[in-house]
Amino acid sequence: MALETEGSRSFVLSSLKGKGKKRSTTAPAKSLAGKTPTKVVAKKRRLQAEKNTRSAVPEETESTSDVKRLRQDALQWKLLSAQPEDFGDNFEGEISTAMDTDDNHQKSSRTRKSDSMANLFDNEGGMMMLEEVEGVDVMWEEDGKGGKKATLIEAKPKKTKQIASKAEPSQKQKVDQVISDVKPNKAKNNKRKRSDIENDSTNVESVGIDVDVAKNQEGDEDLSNEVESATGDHAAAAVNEDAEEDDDVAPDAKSISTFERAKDVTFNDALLPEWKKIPLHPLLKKGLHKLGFSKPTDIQRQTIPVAINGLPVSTKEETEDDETDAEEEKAQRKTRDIVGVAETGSGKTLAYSLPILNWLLSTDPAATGEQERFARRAKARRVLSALVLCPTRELALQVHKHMEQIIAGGQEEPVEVANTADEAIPKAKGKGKGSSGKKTGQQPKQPPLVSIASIVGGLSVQKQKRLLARGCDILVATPGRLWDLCKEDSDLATDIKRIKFLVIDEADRMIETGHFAELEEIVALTERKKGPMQGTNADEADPTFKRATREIDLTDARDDMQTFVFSATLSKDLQTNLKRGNWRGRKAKGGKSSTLDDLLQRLDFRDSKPALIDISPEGGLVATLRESIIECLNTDKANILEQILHARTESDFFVGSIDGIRRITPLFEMLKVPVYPLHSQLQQKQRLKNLDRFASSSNGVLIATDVAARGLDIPSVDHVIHFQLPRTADAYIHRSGRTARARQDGFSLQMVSPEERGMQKALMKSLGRTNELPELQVEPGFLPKLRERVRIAREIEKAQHAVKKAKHEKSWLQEAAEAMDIDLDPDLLSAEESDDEIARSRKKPKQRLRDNAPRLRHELDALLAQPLMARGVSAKYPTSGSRVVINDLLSDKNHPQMLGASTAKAHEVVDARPTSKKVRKFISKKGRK
Ligand SMILES: Nc1ncnc2c1ncn2[C@@H]1O[C@H](COP(=O)(O)OP(=O)(O)OP(=O)(O)O)[C@@H](O)[C@H]1O
Repeated sequence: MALETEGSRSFVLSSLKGKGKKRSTTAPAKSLAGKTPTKVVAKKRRLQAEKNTRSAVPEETESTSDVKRLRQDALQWKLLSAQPEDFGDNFEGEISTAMDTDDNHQKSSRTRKSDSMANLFDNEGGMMMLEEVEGVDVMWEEDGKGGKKATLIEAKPKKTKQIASKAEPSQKQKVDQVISDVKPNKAKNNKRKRSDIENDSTNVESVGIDVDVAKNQEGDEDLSNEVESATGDHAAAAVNEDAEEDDDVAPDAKSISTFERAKDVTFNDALLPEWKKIPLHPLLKKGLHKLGFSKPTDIQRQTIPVAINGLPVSTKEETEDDETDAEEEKAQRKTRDIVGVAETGSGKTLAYSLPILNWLLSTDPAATGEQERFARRAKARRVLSALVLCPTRELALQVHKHMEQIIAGGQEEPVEVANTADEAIPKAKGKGKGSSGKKTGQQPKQPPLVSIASIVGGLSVQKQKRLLARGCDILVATPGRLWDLCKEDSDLATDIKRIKFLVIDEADRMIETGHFAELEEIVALTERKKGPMQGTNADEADPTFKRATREIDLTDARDDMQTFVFSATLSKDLQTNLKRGNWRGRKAKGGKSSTLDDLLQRLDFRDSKPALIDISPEGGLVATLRESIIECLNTDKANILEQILHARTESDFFVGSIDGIRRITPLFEMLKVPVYPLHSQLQQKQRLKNLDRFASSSNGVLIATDVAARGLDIPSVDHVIHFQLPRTADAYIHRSGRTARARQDGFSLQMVSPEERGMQKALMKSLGRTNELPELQVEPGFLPKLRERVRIAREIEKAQHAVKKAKHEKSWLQEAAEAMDIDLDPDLLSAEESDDEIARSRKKPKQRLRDNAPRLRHELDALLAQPLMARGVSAKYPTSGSRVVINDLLSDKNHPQMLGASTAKAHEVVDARPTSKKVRKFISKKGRK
């Protein structure tokens, strides 16, 4: 049975069925059973009484509102008057409700409270919302189809509530207060979602009624307060959940801290002499050794000691007096905040991760005031120590994986990195299920030494909530999803307030549109108490805000928190300010401050002068990167690209727009180039899958927007091709940084059409370039053949598109006809397939195109099967023709698919013809002088 409603939130019963699960029915069943209402709604009286309320809802007409109300009443009547036997033993059922955005209406409805289950009508004769009924709470969760499911649960006895309301506010409530009070104007949504009761309800018996809500609305203050007082603590739920999952965990393992478990690990420094002076836990050194990282990169060498000890590594040779020096140094030691700037692919991830991991492994919680952490951990609930914020989901997952790899490498036994990775994280090669923490069999599993979780958009919220409820040491997240969860989960907010490490990776990207608001909110949680907030937000002008922030007790934020801000591109102005130590409250020239300045002002650095470690190269690009340019018509870009792609090994190639990717991907698929698209409109799982496939293919091509420009580390990428030019120098640096990583060679190619020439010049200027880039030589002899292949591929693509469209239209027509219960003229559906002469003559050009598709495909296959031959080259007589290829063939240098082209690397081609015509002219003039 399904009753539909529209307008304000109302409950509609869709089905009531026993599901056979064992659920307790005792208390709620009794209460529901014993309180069957005895009178029918006094509709007239109620409607009269509600007229005033409805007048506050301008868009809604009187009649639609009435219908909704009646339906809602019907549902509640049905539900609340039902006897347990109506539901079967298990008392389970499903209710679906339609929601609208009419908050006012909802609230007005909720203000009509009733004191008992028996009284299902308010004093005005109106029916109450289900949530208003005493003794029953509702918990909500997403059903994965855009709807919401909820379960009715018995609320705690009233006595508990009264005690709770009189007692001191809990830490959790305080943090809720923090979130809502820091930004009163944004506080509306800061109430906990009902779904969280799932984790809270360890001492609450569920009556197991599932409620399906299309489009849930938040913001029910009364309800969330009730929920808060009626339910238990997240930690308790987490313990239970962990207990379930960790059935086979070694009994002692849970009560032993990471410190205890890792303290006996030893490492022979002689194996990694270059790391000797860097004070890292032996387990991490083992991990580095295992990964083959024989020496620290520059940013690691300079950052890690400062982050750990507050002091850079001494460069002088060790002497006898060193012991005294070491004592002095020890006295000066102080952990530092760090702003790190270093080129792309230079190992920044480990530069901030190793100090965090080191702290987790080396800090004895019992000896250093970390007892609470230790105590809570002993109950299997990890307490968050570090938060790493990244701009993209892929990057967050990659950082997570990178940290796990180091820890895994440092453990002697096959490593358990249990219960932290979402299933969508691409698994490290060679690791089986065991590495992702799933049960592998007989051995009792150890809890992970360091527990890392990632919270990113596009993946299951429920799973992420479970991970959070279980607790973790390090959380790697994108700000949007994290803030969404923070708003619902005050424990998470509390955890974030107490973190020891805050990392903002790709800081300049993080403050761009779409991230800053959430980032700011999250960062605000880590601020220490300092009286009225000193931010630059317009809220400051609001006296209520001022009062609220003054009252907030922020003492929980740690005094020794360390903040790490990293990127390959941070504005020089900002760096200068940081060097001077006067970035706070300081506006840039002209009184304007950049968003990055704003962010740094909002970060509550514990250091009066954070350590600025800037080792970025002049111009921002890596020394091992070779750059080149191809000037060509827009229409020739695809042809030339095909030539390049056939000659290359593995490439990233960047297209500015999603539309562009959508056009190009099928074209190259047709040309049998293994392409993998990546853009924000793909489903997250598809994005990760494509990335994984690209990473594991030996000659794949990633076609991406700038969503892949930052941070992604796929070691074997040889080329980056800018099919459309990036708009900013920073974007160019980051895009190009997907190659030439970790001191490897790499090649970046700009494809520039005449229309883009001006933009290209501006780009080079902002990179501080004075010389033109060398041109990549393209063999023009291949172009006619390539053009033909691309032309046919385009035709097929058009034809396929037409077929898809027609199919879609046809099924739409059929569906519409079915919905309206009408018969379609069969001719209408079959005309296109008909062989009939007249029908054929009616066929449009598109149809002809479709008919041609098989022939075109055949033609293209034939062309692709033949090697490309440059004009003037003869395959039959390789010693003849204007291009003699016999030498190349003999020396095995000829490209297997392109006769007349050698297999030289892109940069070798550039080196062979190092400069553009202009530059060559200039050089030859200079030479003549
Ligand atoms: N000490 C080291 N020795 C060798 N390789 C290393 C070392 N440290 C890190 N790497 C490797 O270098 C690569 C690049 O590291 P990472 O992704 O941290 O660079 P990044 O500086 O963060 O780059 P981006 O600015 O593009 O985000 C990774 O594959 C990483 O495993």
